[in-house]
Amino acid sequence: MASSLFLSPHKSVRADGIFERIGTPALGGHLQRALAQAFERARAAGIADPIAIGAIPFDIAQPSELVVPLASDIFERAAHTRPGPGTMPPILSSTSIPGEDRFKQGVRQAIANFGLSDIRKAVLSRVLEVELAGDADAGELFASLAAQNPTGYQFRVSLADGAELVGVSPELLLRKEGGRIVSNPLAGSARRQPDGDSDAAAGGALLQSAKDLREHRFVTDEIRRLLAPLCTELDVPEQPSLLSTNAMWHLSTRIEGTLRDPSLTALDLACHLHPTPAVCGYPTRQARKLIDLVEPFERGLFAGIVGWCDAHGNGEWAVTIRCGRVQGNTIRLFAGAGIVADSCPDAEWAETQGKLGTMLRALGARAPATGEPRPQGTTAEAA
Ligand SMILES: C=C(O[C@H]1C=CC=C(C(=O)O)[C@@H]1O)C(=O)O
Repeated sequence: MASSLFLSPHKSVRADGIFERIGTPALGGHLQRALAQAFERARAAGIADPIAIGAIPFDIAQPSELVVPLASDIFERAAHTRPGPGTMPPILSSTSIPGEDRFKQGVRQAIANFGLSDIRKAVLSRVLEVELAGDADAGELFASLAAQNPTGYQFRVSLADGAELVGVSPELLLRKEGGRIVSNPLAGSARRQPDGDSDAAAGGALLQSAKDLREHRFVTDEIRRLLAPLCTELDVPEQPSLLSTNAMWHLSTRIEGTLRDPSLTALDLACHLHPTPAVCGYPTRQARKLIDLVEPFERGLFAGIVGWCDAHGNGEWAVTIRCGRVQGNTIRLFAGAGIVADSCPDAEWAETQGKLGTMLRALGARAPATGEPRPQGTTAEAA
């Protein structure tokens, strides 16, 4: 029986079986209509309180990957019984698309574009295609990730083509419960360090970094601009705070508000915000064009949104980062970095290396300081 999981510090959801798959793209509000009709059919079929769970791609013109499950359970994450993490098959090879030189060239290209256009920030990403010696077990990978990253938003979503999306996102795009909303954007990053003092210093330096504060500000300003007209009150702290994952420090701002119209759904609001400058750039439309020009691959579900919602409009959607698409013996990992005028190509490459560390560690590899993981196999670089 196909199952999906979304674990959160707020409410966690387990879904079993598929009543209906919904592939309607989110563009233009069609998804919300398709979902409302699917909830009706589910109720008519005897599912008392239907939910939808799954992922929506970065490009909302592409098909969504949501399901209305046959059964679902909402529970406290602390009550989740985790199977102990097992061992993953060894890594045979990993290939970065684009490779290091081409990625850095893309960063330079983006910076050159800033001088010729209105674009002030663009998030450039890359794929790491990992080949394992045997088929990957998404359940085992999820268990390792959850054990190594007890905080954040852990997800495992079964996809229409049989692949699974597995990851642990530190970033909340939007939660809605009743008339209250919370968003917790992240932007601006530094790698965690192995010893306590240098780790604290790395976090402290991030909090003072003018380049990272600027990179962060694009995101909070845009979220404020989009949410303020919809809220009777919206609290956006002036200064970001620090949030840590097992691999990274991030600048983080927790935004809370009360909706003017509580009938707006979590999905309406998440689609209204997506893609934020944390995964796309600023201004959104122009940054999107630059990404299409520079990135040599389709993002697919990466940098989209992942989560769940119920038929009352409540729900929680995280940003789909620190994740991989698992199919057979290959896992496609993704990582991006926000580029602004004073970004340094070497540092942005290193940042994507650090972010990939979360998934690589769960796969049993060690992510070295700046190079690709070289655990048991070979590493290739796509041009
Ligand atoms: C795009 C990613 O991270 C985003 C979230 C946190 C910090 C980010 C940054 O500093 O660039 C990115 O905006 C990713 O992890 O692939």
